[in-house]
Amino acid sequence: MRVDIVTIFPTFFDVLDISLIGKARGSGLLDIRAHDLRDWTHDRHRTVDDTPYGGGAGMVMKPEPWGEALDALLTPEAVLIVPSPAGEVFTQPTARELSAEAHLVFACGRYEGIDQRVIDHYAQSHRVRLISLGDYVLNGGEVAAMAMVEAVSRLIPGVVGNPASLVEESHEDGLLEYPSYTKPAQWRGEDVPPVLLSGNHGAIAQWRRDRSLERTERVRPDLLPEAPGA
Ligand SMILES: N#Cc1c(-c2ccc3ccn(Cc4cccnc4)c3c2)n[nH]c1N
Repeated sequence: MRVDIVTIFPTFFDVLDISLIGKARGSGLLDIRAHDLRDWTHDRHRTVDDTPYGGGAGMVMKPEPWGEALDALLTPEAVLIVPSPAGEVFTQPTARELSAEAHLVFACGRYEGIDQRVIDHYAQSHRVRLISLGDYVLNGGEVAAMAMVEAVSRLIPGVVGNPASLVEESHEDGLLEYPSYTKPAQWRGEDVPPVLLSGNHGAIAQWRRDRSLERTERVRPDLLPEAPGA
């Protein structure tokens, strides 16, 4: 998968050089590139923003640099992802959907956002998705893009060592994951649940399913299969 990220803070994504994603980039599984939007400006101050038409607080990102950047980076098959508080909320099903794509381009806005004409222009020729990380306000699209890149990348075969570990995670089967334990068997007077030491794989599977349902009912009843909209 190729991922291009356009931002005025390209060094924000240096963290993608480490850990599993860094290894996947090194092996060629992932081709992730961060680009400085200001490279597509032509004035002395490398201007990317201006005052909003209609007045109001803050600044809006100018369409010209975005047009030149996206013309240079978008391929016909690319999905243009615009992190936005006005977007669909990012979920694990969305991550799985995007992990099947060949090319993702993230347009990370700042200030009050990107001139709407940029989104409207590229929607005529590409799949464009406005996606929100959640119902809270961030200062720009970079944190959201980072979360989405990680959630999508880890679903690509070969990025995470043991693919079986992806199956039992929270949200993968629609429920929250069961609690996990490791050695020592007793820690500060607390024992590991005996069933996990029993070697009875059927009982262990049932215990884990029960804990997963119990945790989901308590913390996220909206995720339960019978919940409306689940
Ligand atoms: N994804 C996502 C987001 C964002 C987000 C994404 C991109 C931009 C570009 C600018 N801002 C600041 C801003 C703040 C308020 C109104 N309008 C703009 C962004 C916030 N906020 N919250 C999310 N879940």
